[in-house]
Amino acid sequence: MIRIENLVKVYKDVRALDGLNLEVKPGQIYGFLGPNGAGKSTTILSTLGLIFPQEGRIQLFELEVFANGKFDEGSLVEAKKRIGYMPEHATLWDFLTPEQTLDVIADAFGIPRAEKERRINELLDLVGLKEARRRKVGKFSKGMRQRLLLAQALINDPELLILDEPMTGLDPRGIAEFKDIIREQKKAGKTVFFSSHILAHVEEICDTVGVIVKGKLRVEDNLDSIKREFLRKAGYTIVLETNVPVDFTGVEWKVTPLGEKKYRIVAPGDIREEVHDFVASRGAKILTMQVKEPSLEEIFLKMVE
Ligand SMILES: Nc1ncnc2c1ncn2[C@@H]1O[C@H](COP(=O)(O)OP(=O)(O)OP(=O)(O)O)[C@@H](O)[C@H]1O
Repeated sequence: MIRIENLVKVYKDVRALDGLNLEVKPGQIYGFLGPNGAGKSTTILSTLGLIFPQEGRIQLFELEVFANGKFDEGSLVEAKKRIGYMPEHATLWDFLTPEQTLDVIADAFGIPRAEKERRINELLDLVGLKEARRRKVGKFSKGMRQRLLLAQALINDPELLILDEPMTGLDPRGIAEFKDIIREQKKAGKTVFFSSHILAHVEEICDTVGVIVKGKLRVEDNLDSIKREFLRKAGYTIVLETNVPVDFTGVEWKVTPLGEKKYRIVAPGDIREEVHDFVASRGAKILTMQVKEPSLEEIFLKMVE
């Protein structure tokens, strides 16, 4: 649905995108994660033709929208008819109601009257604003605003949803509700690409997570695989009982004698195999073994360091 190759965007003296590669496949919920200033908004704005990158390729659906330093306007217009976009800093008309807001947006898309009414009802129901449909948006909470913005993005029944930091500023309940709506979109066959700088936003709902750091994609995988990869680097603490001295030579291993015949070994990686070999060949015994798994938060922090 989205394929980005070697994208480069330089703003005056900032290289915001430094050869970015990324792929979003049909039906995926893709979480685009990265710290503030990593280049997430720049990626999204480039994808939609709202800013001009200098190098690389962007493909949306089967259409090549950017190549050789320029956008193909015809392809871009075609692609955007099939996309729903929720910007990071969107404004709403405070003096309108949700119903009126969606009516204006539907007209901008040229949706016929009969279909428009059905669509607006459906969307207000989906985002949980049915009760508030005739209340002025000016009095809405952040969560209600975000939901209306999402309804706006869905007005043209898009195949692909691109959401820039949609959960920022929501409380835990708002986040859970927002995630449910996104899951519904997946069930309806849509593809969702959304950015966030907060790990908890992508947990539980994303098939794939891409982590961008300083304009480059650091990893693109599912969270389980990312976690497994880092688990190999989990900390191990093993206590052995042995008649012969422990003579491991691993540079990062710390071996401490614990009184008679007992040794504690602490290592930053998986040393089970070496310890088992030692136990088998020297007739030693493992008394305890502890694994300190890094949390996803720690993994994320390590990646963006
Ligand atoms: N219009 C601009 N002019 C100059 N520099 C810019 C402009 N827009 C973004 N930048 C810089 O480009 C880099 C990437 O910014 P971008 O907004 O894409 O990051 P982000 O990951 O979306 O961050 P955030 O989560 O804070 O929105 C940052 O260093 C930012 O300061």
